[in-house]
Amino acid sequence: MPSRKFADGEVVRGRWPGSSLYYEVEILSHDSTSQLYTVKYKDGTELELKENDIKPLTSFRQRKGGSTSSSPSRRRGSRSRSRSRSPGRPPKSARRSASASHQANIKEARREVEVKLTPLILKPFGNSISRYNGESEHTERNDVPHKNTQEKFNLSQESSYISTQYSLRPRREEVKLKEIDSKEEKFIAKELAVRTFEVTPIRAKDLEFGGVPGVFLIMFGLPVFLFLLLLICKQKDPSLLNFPPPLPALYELWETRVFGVYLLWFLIQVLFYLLPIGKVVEGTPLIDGRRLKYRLNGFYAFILTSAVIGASLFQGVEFHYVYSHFLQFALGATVFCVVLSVYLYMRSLKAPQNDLSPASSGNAVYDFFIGRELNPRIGTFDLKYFCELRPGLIGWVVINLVMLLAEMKIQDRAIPSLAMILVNSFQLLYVVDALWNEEALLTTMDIIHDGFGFMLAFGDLVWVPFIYSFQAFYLVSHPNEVSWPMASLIIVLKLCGYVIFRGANSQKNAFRKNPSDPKLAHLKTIHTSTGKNLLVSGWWGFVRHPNYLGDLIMALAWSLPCGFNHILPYFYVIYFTMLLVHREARDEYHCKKKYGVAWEKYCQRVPYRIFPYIY
Ligand SMILES: NC(=O)c1ccc[n+]([C@@H]2O[C@H](COP(=O)([O-])OP(=O)(O)OC[C@H]3O[C@@H](n4cnc5c(N)ncnc54)[C@H](OP(=O)(O)O)[C@@H]3O)[C@@H](O)[C@H]2O)c1
Ligand SMILES: CC(C)=CCC[C@@H](C)[C@H]1CC[C@H]2C3=C(CC[C@]12C)[C@@]1(C)CC[C@H](O)C(C)(C)[C@@H]1CC3
Repeated sequence: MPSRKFADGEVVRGRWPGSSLYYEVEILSHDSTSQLYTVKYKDGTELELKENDIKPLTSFRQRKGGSTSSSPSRRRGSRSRSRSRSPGRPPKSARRSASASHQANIKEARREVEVKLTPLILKPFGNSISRYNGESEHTERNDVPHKNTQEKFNLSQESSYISTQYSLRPRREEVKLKEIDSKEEKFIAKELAVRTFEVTPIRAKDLEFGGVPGVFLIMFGLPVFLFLLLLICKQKDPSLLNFPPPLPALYELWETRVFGVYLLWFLIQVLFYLLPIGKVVEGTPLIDGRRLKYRLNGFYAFILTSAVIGASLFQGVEFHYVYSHFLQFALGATVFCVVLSVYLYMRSLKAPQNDLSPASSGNAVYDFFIGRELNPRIGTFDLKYFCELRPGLIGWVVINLVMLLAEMKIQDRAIPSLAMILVNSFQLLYVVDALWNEEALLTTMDIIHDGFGFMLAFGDLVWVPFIYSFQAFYLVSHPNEVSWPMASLIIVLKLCGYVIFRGANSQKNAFRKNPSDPKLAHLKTIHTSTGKNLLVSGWWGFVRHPNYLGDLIMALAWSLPCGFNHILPYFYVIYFTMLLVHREARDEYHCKKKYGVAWEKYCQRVPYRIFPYIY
């Protein structure tokens, strides 16, 4: 009996009949009489292939520089069925301007095998370069705003996957198709050179956060919600069942002096950010292969800020002013964030296509929210990177300190309550950890994928400092005595959460930095065709987002010191669960696109997303 080279279930590359392109397929079976393999393409198409038309995954050359063989945006719409085609060809709609006769020629030549198919494509994913691993056409999205530029350099790189294997189609016809392919590519290359700077909108169904109505609601709802929460919390009985207090008039909330103090705070942080201390590292590669440089001095900024705060306290600066004008500060920060968001949107209109975020859509409202420009910079000053960790995150710790002092003053205490000490120290640890591990921020979704717009500006500058300090704010007017045994339990919970959070993040960061790190040699991985593998044991074999689990456990430990009289201090846990469940879904979607079957395998091996045996 003749031997077979490939086993059932093996994932290989199968040549698409009539083309020189290879796609990822799974071997379903082998017929020993006809010597044909039945293979399944990623869109579900099953075909029979000869052994010569199948190659192991490893036999494909890895391309340097992470550029792509083709962009998914070039594939046809889900209803348009095509024979395999050259990756250089844009979708029909993009070629409407082409001469009718040229189109007719192409259609004419493509009259036979008509199936839906997704070629193996390398696709840049935000800042990071990852190989597009095949997904069915109906999930295709045009979310790479640089599509046209991308397509342009794809044209020259197709050869990486081209083999000289014979075709299943008659030779003469194959030659004809190739001629047409080459003619068409030349034509497209010309067309693309003209279209390079066009904006390519994402299809409406691909917009996240509920699309335009969703982001509209978030942008107006969140600030109102923030003020309501702060007002409710200031009430004697902060029950949610009580009628919410009316929002004060705007003129009562606006204080120019407060805004001045806020600006001063912001400028001090800018100054610390600009100090030439701390090492400079490179971010993940951008769509055009460039890597931006970032100076890691967040921890120094924190030390310097602590020194300034300590000196101010020593000088008798009245920090109670921040507590007594808390709503005014929140409004000042909100106004600043709106102005910043408008500035960010305006400047993004002049930004080159290559600098736009993969999340931007072409819709003004949506882009204002999600951010149009990926890494807006003024010289070397990176606005998003700065805002993500400095004024808001360090501001959160300062606000907590303000609350601790306010508690002592209002409740006439010689020392802060145990509850306040727990909340302050837990959150201090969280912020210091973030600043100490600053480099890890460079691989987060926020830096790689999302632009800098209202969402992150508001999240970083308003939501984090004024909502994340909510437990401390609550304790100022609603004291809760925590017993030592209870405190010990809460500390254990916080430490458990921290160990999971830090362990998971460090494991992944170390693995991404150096996959062959001897310290990680005991971990199992799943191979993906992007060149990056997935951890499938250790923390990442426990659940698919162990870092989120740890973060949520810590969030619970931050709320428990506030007792059980009201649900309000648990708002953070509830909000954070929703944020991370949504974030997990977004990440899952991106990973599926990046890793294809490998991700599906990972999901099979690690079935729970965040909470083991629950979700
Ligand atoms: N306090 C807050 O408000 C807040 C909000 C959000 C997030 N966070 C925290 O911020 C941290 C970062 O979160 P994040 O949302 O940016 O995402 P993350 O979980 O750190 O990163 C997700 C990425 O990790 C990689 N990955 C996923 N599974 C993997 C595996 N098995 N092996 C190796 N790599 C894998 C994938 O990217 P690649 O494969 O491309 O590397 C994936 O896109 C988390 O600890 C989170 O809890 C805090
Ligand atoms: C409410 C709205 C519109 C958005 C909220 C999002 C925003 C608050 C978060 C999005 C990404 C988050 C984040 C951190 C804080 C909260 C966000 C900005 C983070 C800085 C917290 C500390 C961590 O160690 C981290 C990994 C550096 C976090 C990065 C992501």
